[in-house]
Order: sequence, then C-alpha cells, then structure tokens
Amino acid sequence: MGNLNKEIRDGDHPDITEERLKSTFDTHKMAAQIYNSQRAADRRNEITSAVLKIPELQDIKPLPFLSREEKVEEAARKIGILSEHLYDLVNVNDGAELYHLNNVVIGGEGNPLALHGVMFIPVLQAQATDEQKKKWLYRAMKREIIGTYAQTEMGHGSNLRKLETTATYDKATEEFVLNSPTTTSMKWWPGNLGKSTNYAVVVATLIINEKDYGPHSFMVQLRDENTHKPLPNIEVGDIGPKMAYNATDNGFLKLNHLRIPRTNMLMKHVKVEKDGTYIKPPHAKMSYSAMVHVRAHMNNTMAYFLASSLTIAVRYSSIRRQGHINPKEPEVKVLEYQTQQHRLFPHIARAYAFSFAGAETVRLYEKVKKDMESGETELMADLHALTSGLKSVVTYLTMQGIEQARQSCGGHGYSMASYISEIYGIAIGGCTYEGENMVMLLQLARYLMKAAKAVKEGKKVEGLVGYLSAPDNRHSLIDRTPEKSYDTYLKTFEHIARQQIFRAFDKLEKMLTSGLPHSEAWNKCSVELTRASRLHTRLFIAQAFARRVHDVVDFHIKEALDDLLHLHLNYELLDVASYALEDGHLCGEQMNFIRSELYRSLGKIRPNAVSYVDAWELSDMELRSVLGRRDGHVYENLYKWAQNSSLNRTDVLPVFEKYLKPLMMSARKNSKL
Ligand SMILES: CCCCCCCCCCCCCC(=O)SCCNC(=O)CCNC(=O)[C@H](O)C(C)(C)COP(=O)(O)OP(=O)(O)OC[C@H]1O[C@@H](n2cnc3c(N)ncnc32)[C@H](O)[C@@H]1OP(=O)(O)O
Ligand SMILES: Cc1cc2nc3c(=O)[nH]c(=O)nc-3n(C[C@H](O)[C@H](O)[C@H](O)COP(=O)(O)OP(=O)(O)OC[C@H]3O[C@@H](n4cnc5c(N)ncnc54)[C@H](O)[C@@H]3O)c2cc1C
Repeated sequence: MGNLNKEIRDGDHPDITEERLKSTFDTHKMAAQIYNSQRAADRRNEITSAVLKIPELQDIKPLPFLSREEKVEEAARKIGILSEHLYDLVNVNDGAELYHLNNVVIGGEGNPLALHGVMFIPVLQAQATDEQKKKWLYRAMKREIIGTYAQTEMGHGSNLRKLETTATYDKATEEFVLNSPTTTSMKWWPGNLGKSTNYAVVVATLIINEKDYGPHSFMVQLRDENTHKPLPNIEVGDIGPKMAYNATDNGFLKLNHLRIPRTNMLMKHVKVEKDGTYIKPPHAKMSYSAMVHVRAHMNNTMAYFLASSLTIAVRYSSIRRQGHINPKEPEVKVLEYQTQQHRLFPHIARAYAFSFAGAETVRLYEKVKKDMESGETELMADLHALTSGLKSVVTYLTMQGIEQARQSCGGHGYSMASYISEIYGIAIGGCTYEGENMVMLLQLARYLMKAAKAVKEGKKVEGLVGYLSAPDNRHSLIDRTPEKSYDTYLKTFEHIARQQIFRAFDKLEKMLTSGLPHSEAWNKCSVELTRASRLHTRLFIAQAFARRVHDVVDFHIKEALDDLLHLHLNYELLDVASYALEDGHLCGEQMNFIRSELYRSLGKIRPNAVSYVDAWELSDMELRSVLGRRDGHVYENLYKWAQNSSLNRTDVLPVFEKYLKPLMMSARKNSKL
C-alpha cells in the first residue's frame, strides 16, 4: 500500500513528512468528500497540472509586490490567455471547474470577468426572456460583451425598496428613462463596473404613471463595444482602493436621464406592456435570484478561504519549532501545544462542516432554480431563509477562523508572505456583500417567527423548522446514555435553538400585545432575533455534518470524519452552552464531560492534522503562501521572497539623502553645540 497522504515527496522538510506518514486515511479519498465526488477531486488536480505546464499563466511575481494597477493588468492578462486555453483546460459548463481554474491561475483578488460569471450571466439566465437571452446571454457566454450586476448605491444597499435610481416608463416612446437624481443614488460598489465592463444589469425603482413598483432589473450598455468609451449620459469609474480584493475595479455609475428601449427590462417573470400595463411576477422576490445564487454558493467559497488559511497555518505549525514541553527534549513543533491545537483544529472541523452544509444548500438552490423556470415558487421562502442564515453565520465564523490561523503563525503570519491577510481581507467582504450579515439574520428571523407562531397555534411545522414542533427532553442526555451518540448532541442543539426562538417570539408578542407597532417591537427584539437565527443555523450546520458522516461508506474516511464531527459538536456546544445552562438543560457535570471530550478530540485529531488540511489539495500555486508551502521549506523561501521587495533594489534609498541624512546631520550639529 502506498502512502495514504498523497502529498509526500522526496526532499520535503522531514518535519512535515513525519506528519504525513502518520495519516490514517487516504487524503485523495477525503478530497472526494470535500469536493463531492472522486471525479471532481481528480479534475481539480488534472486542471492544476495542466495549468502548471503553461508558462504564461504563472504569476509574474508574488502578488503582494504588485501595485494596484499591476494587479488589475495582471488579472486581465491572464484572463486573455485563459480564454485561449479555456476549452482544453475545463468543462466550461461546470462551475466548480471554472472556479478552481480561477483560484489557481488568478487567485481570490478578482479579475475583469468575476462579476460577469458570478452575477451577470446568472441574472440573465434566470430573468431574461428567450428573445433577450438571444440578444445578450449568448454573447455574454462567448465573452463578446462583459457585464456586471449594479444594484447597490452610495446611499442604499440593504434596503432595496429605497433605491433612488429611477426607471420611469415613457409610454410615448416606449422607453425607460434611467436616472440617478442625487449623489447618493449613484451606483457604488458593483464589482468590475469601474473599468472592465461594457454592460450592466442595473437595478432601479420602476415608475409607471408616477406609481412606484419597486426594484426591477434593466440591461444597460455602459460603454462603446469598440472604443470602450462611456456612452453619452453615463459617468462611470473606479471607487478606489479597498481593504483587499484590489485586482477588482468595484465601480460607481451615474445615469443622466438615459433612455433605453422598453425591451431592455428583464421580463421573463414580470412585464411592462407597451401601454404601460404592469404584469406582476408569480412571486414578488423572483428578481432577487442573482443574490440568492451567490448566497447559495458562498458557503463553499468561505469553506475554501478558511481551508486555505488553515492549510497555511497547520503546515507551518508542523515545521515551526519553538519552546519545550519537556525541557530535556529538543524544541517542539508549535503544533504540539494544546493552545495551538485548540486555536486551529475546531476551525478545520468548521471548514469541513461549511463545505458539507454548502453542498446541501446548492442542491436545494438547484431545485428551486429549476422550479422557478416553470413559475413554481413554493420553496423560495425556505431557500431564502436558509441562505440568509448560512451566509451570515458562515462568513462570520470564517472571519474568526482565518484570524486565528494568522495569529497562530506568530510574526510571520503578519507578513504578506503568509498571504493570510489577503485571504482574510477577501473573505470578510462576505460579511457585507450579498446582504449585510445582521440584515440577513433578521430575514431568517421573520421565517422563524412565522414558524414559532404556527407551533403556538397548535400547527405542525416541517422541514428545516420541523424540530420546533418535535418532542423535547427537559434535560439533555449527553453523558447520560451508555452508547456514544451524536443524536444526543443534535437534540441539545435543537433544544437550544428552540428555546431561543420561542424566547424571541414571546418577547415580540409581549411587546405587540402591549400596543407597540410591529416595526418598533421588532427593533427592540432584534438582538434576541439574530441570536435565534444564529442558533438555528448552527444547528443546521451540525446536522449537515452528521448527515454526511452517516452517509460515508469508506471505513477510514468515515472514522477520520467522525473524529472531526466529534470535535465540532463538543466545541460548538461549549460555545453556545450558556443557553442550555440557563434553563438547566445541561448541568455542570455535563459541561465537564463536554470539555474533556473536546480535549480528547484535540489529541485524536493531532496525528492527522496535516492530512486533514492536505486533503483540500490546495496547490502551492493557488495558496500563494511561503508559510503554507507543501514541502515545508519555509525559512530559505522567506528570505528569497523578501528579495522581491522594491526597497531592496538599492542599498541606499534616495530618502536617505533627501530626509534622513539632513535629519541626522542637524541632530549631530545640535548635540555638538
Ligand atoms: C457563484 C460563486 C460565488 C462566489 C462568491 C465570491 C465572489 C463574490 C463577489 C462579490 C459579489 C457581491 C455582489 C453583491 O453584493 S450584489 C448586492 C447584494 N445586495 C443585497 O444582498 C441587498 C440585501 N437586501 C435584500 O436582499 C432585501 O432588501 C431584503 C431581503 C433585506 C428585504 O427585501 P425587501 O427589501 O424586498 O423587503 P420586504 O419587506 O418587501 O420583503 C420581505 C419579504 O420578502 C421575502 N424575501 C426577501 N428576499 C427573498 C428572496 N430572495 N426569496 C424569497 N423571499 C424573499 C422575505 O422572506 C420577506 O417575506 P415575509 O417575511 O414578508 O413573508
Ligand atoms: C467587496 C464588495 C463587493 C460588492 N459587490 C457588489 C456588486 O457587485 N454589486 C452590488 O450591487 N453591490 C455590491 N456590493 C455592495 C454590498 O452588497 C452592500 O454593501 C451590502 O449589501 C450592504 O449594504 P450597505 O452597504 O447599504 O450597508 P448598510 O445597510 O448601510 O449597513 C450599515 C449598518 O447598518 C445596519 N443595518 C442596515 N439596515 C438594517 C436593518 N434593517 N436592521 C438592522 N440593521 C441594519 C447593518 O447591519 C450595518 O451594521 C459589494 C460590497 C463589497 C464590500
């Protein structure tokens, strides 16, 4: 039998090889779990190998040494070369393959086609009529035109009903007049709007005969297709540097009474007739499909960001030796410290959990998307609730995990050589984009409150909220049953979520019966409501993890995943245990049991730690991290990396003659006086 860990190579740092030799499972088989099939895992590696053979697709130098302009140019250069090789490298109809190709070749900082693929094409697929698809979608898919999704304005992002950009129907000419009446009405933030795109789906408030019909989507040509100059009545540009994600030209857009044909409104589900008659869509929020599309896929993106940071941190922790546990023995790998394990391993478990929860979410999304094509909208509310909660919880926990990964690398974690700060910067954008986290938690809370009301009225609820009407134990059975059972943990999570949902519901009801208007009562309960949403979502994540482990057939993979699940359940439960202690569902003795199970789990995970992150099969090219190198040779490469610094081009910088020398000279002169 060959090595179970597939990353072992001659010449690697002996400390990392030692880790890999301990693996109890085949890392490539584990990759099949993470990427949902052996074929998908194989394809990722095939794509990486093919890319490595194309010299023009390699980074010209480490990305942190590029200026913003260079980053934008470099991403565009690679997109151009990729287009030539695209059909040889990937199945262009497979989103996962395209995403992987992007991560390997370009990385997470963005590229001119990012929003084109993530939102522009999906919005056309979901909301354009067949005729409109012929006009724009097929051209977009061939990349004859590049588009984006322009919804957020300087003054409004969360509250879509107050978007100030207007699309006023002019019956006489059968046109819409698009206008940005104020500074705050300017579109502000859309990715690639600034400089790259020549088309955009613009979301504007539809006005017909002075009546406001709310946000609707319109196709707008922004720039001349040949010269790329902005068209008349359009002002467009870049919004400037951001925390990260700076290869992307997030932009602004000001429309000055721009006229577009009536047929430029996306009309698959909703219509404005020539005479101005408005025909409602089957569901009022069908036009929000592009946002739901991204939210549904974000769990996997976040899992990937978290796994990338952890791969860097865990590999580095296995070659970094500092301090002693036994003073008579050599310095230990920092991965031996329990604090380091506690800092990293629960986040490894979360990355797996997010990936499994993400796979379930994408399946539901695909079903709803299919249903919507035929006007069936029954599951839209469930999907909206699920994706709203998940995007908020997963992005927030990912942010925590990446920052822990950075800190676990000590000083070198703070260097861009780790690349963790860039991953962090990109990932935390997810807490804001596609619905600010609090706003989305409150969306889920609306759904939960409806379910709670139904249960209070004696109705049975099903599906994602089914546990609200299921029987509950007064006391948790954790450590009270002879056999090890995840059910007792999941039941405890259910209890905690249920209690908090009803606590928020009762508080809200009390305020409403006291005569407070609904919106005010809602605001006064909103912290409790967001807590309910988080607990409900964390329950779903734990359940999805347990479902996946249950379904795995391979014994060694199941055992390794089972260890991670055990860690996950104990760690997450400790994190939210105060809710169960409050009503005596858990007692002090059980808390001690959970804590000791957690520490036992850390020890169990330890020998496989490097293999759990290796199983994500993230190549050096896509990690872009000196600390996270597969071969573990960090120190000599840190030194090489620093040679890229433009400050090292000369021994003496001009600032010496200009500022430092005069400063020191005058100081010396003064001290002689
Ligand atoms: C693909 C790969 C991904 C990779 C990603 C990495 C790259 C990413 C690059 C970055 C890309 C970043 C790109 C970007 O950032 S694009 C811009 C993203 N912007 C947002 O996400 C804005 C957030 N705001 C909203 O979505 C709405 O305003 C919300 C939802 C808050 C309220 O809504 P509205 O203002 O209309 O208020 P209402 O009171 O009339 O309605 C409330 C009722 O409507 C129901 N409802 C609402 N929505 C839905 C829905 N969708 N399906 C089904 N139902 C829905 C809801 O349950 C409630 O029902 P009920 O309780 O009354 O029964
Ligand atoms: C990296 C990045 C990429 C983006 N890409 C795009 C894009 O391609 N296209 C696009 O259209 N947009 C894009 N956006 C914009 C993004 O979607 C919005 O910024 C986001 O939806 C949040 O809206 P906001 O900025 O109005 O936040 P605000 O709503 O102003 O949030 C400010 C604070 O107010 C709170 N708040 C707001 N409303 C409520 C409420 N009802 N209840 C309680 N609290 C509330 C929030 O929780 C937050 O704490 C992008 C943003 C970023 C950061």
